[in-house]
Amino acid sequence: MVMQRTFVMIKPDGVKRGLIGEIISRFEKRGLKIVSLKMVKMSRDIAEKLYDEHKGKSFFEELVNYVTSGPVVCMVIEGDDVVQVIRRMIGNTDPKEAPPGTIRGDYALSKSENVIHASDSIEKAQREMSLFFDKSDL
Ligand SMILES: Nc1ncnc2c1ncn2[C@@H]1O[C@H](COP(=O)(O)OP(=O)(O)OP(=O)(O)O)[C@@H](O)[C@H]1O
Repeated sequence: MVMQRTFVMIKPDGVKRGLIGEIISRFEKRGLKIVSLKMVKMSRDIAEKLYDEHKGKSFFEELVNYVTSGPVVCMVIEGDDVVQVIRRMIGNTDPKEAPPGTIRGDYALSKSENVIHASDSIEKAQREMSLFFDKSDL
């Protein structure tokens, strides 16, 4: 048993398309615990920090514009081996490769607008959580 916490964000397309309840419900039904939750309109500054690793890539500007285009729903989720469990529940970045039954496999419409983000390591989870939540929320 390896209890972990991860950071998950429903992206603007997921919020606009009314998928918040469906997505949170999948995590709850899987027995994962929602530790903290909030809807925010992200600033460009935070978006650039969140996607720091993609700075300089061709899609960086498009990515920052997209994640700041409307509200997102941020959450911290706890569970056994939760970083890997949630990455598997989300599916591949490109919805063409995401298996049916995964969140992106079922709902994502394109590689850039792909409904949801989740941290891919414990270290990233810590960093991303701290961009959106105060210590006292966690
Ligand atoms: N080739 C691309 N064209 C357009 N957008 C892209 C492309 N590759 C990645 N993105 C966007 O950047 C995000 C981050 O890319 P990354 O490779 O880290 O994928 P990911 O880890 O599956 O996604 P996320 O970090 O959002 O969970 C993707 O979710 C997508 O929104």
